[in-house]
Amino acid sequence: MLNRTGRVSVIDDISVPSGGGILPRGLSVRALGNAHAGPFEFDVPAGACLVITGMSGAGKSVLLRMMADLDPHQGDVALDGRFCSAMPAHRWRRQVVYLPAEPGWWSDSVLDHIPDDVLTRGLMAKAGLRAGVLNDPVHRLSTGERQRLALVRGLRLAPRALLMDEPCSALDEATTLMVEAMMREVMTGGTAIVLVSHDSAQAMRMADLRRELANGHFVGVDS
Ligand SMILES: Nc1ncnc2c1ncn2[C@@H]1O[C@H](COP(=O)(O)OP(=O)(O)OP(=O)(O)O)[C@@H](O)[C@H]1O
Repeated sequence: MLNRTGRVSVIDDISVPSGGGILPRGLSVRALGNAHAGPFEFDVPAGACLVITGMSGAGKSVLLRMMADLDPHQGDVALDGRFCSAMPAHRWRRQVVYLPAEPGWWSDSVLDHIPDDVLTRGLMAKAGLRAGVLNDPVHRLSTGERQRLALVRGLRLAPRALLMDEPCSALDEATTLMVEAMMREVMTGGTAIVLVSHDSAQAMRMADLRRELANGHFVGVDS
């Protein structure tokens, strides 16, 4: 099936979880919530992008962190019909990659986080990153360079789902379009994306599905 952007949606390829019911390929969020947000119930088919908007403090990051199994929560999330609760956390986070608004670095050397190889160089070129950033200390990089390096680090894992929190907030328009092209490329390969964005033009360009969050809950109807 082709969606309105001409990409293939794999929504007719379904999985049956052990608990019963039929889940689509991609992400399936079921009764997910905690004290700050939810409960949420929605699907993001493989190869589709759900854009989440909402005011500061609405609960967007909390939702992504619960989906990544980083914040305590009730309910569950499935990827291709397999629930997070039924697999080790490290396996979930390798397939469902969370890119926070402020990426974390555990040392000041970029090469401690990302190897210098063909895959990295190829992704860096697509992201418009100069080769020299690999040898720079993390603290000297610009915010936008750190954001794109975090994307490169995440995409090296070939994730089945990407949870992206304002990935282009520090980028100029031309570089934003490069990052969006990278997102479309992985979507073509079947990766589901949940994108939190304050940029309405980006939301228009990227969204197959859109939801707005306010006070920890979705408002309005799916579009
Ligand atoms: N562990 C926590 N303990 C207490 N309050 C929390 C916790 N986690 C989130 N909150 C609160 O939940 C609310 C939603 O936070 P969240 O970071 O999800 O907002 P957001 O929609 O991503 O905002 P922004 O657009 O500014 O990033 C905030 O008021 C935040 O302080």
